[in-house]
Amino acid sequence: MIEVEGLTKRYGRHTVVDDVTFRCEPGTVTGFLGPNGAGKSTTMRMICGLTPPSAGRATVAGRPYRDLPNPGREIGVLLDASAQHVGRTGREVLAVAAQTMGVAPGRVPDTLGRVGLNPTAAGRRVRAYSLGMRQRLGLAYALLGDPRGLILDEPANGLDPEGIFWMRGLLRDFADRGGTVLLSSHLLREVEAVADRLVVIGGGRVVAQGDRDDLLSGAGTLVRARDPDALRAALGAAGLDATGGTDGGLLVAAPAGVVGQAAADAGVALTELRPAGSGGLEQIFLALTAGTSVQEAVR
Ligand SMILES: Nc1ncnc2c1ncn2[C@@H]1O[C@H](COP(=O)(O)OP(=O)(O)OP(=O)(O)O)[C@@H](O)[C@H]1O
Repeated sequence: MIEVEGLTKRYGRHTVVDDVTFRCEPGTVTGFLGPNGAGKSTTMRMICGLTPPSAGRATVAGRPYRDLPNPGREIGVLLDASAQHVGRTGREVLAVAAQTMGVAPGRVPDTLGRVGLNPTAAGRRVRAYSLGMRQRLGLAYALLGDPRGLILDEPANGLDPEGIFWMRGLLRDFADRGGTVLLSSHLLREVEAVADRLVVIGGGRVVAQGDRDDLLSGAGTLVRARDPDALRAALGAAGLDATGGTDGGLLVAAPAGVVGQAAADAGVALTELRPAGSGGLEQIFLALTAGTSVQEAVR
């Protein structure tokens, strides 16, 4: 439902999103995970047509976002909860959005209730909202058009633990009814609890992606060669998906024997070959976040 292919963004000589490819399927929650500055927001903005890509493409329901006739009915987007009109009440924000999207005004109170904003809160101006309340309002905005997909950038920011638990339930339920969810976070534990699939990004590049359980159980092999390009080519030729860590090692979703054979067949000398073991993803994520708030990242 959401397809991203070779998406790249350069600002001057700085490549902030580098050849990012992934898909989000109906009925699943995809966690888009990476430390601060990894390129998550830029990728999401490109998917939503807010930032033009330098290369690659992104589609929602088979079309570029900007070509969707009424995007709010197809995909709900929450990119920046602080960008709401602060002079309006929550109810007014949604009423205006309902009009724009051609949604029956009767959906406004229902949607506000769905995100836990009671009539008193809905009657207050957004200026007086906490960040958590703004996130709830942003989520209401995203849900208002009864879309089949959601794109949410760090939606848990500002929510208290109870709010985070509530939001997980809402997103899980949305996906279980056939919806497609892409949500970003810089906290592994936060997305791990709700996502079926993970796409991990660091320094603008996808460093791991796949089913959450596979990634977290480390069902895969860590492999390293003196010539990483030759190793990549060898694995590619054998039809094996490899994602790169920051230190030149590769994580491959196949048993060590298969990986070693692929390298041997191509005459590539390995310097390391071992099962990723438990915590394979955690190790990758720790390597990515090294130097930043490591404790927080895997909390
Ligand atoms: N308009 C811009 N001009 C130049 N550089 C930019 C611009 N927008 C983003 N960047 C840079 O792109 C990189 C990726 O930023 P991005 O906001 O996409 O990361 P992120 O993963 O969403 O991080 P965070 O969790 O902190 O929001 C950062 O180094 C940022 O400084």
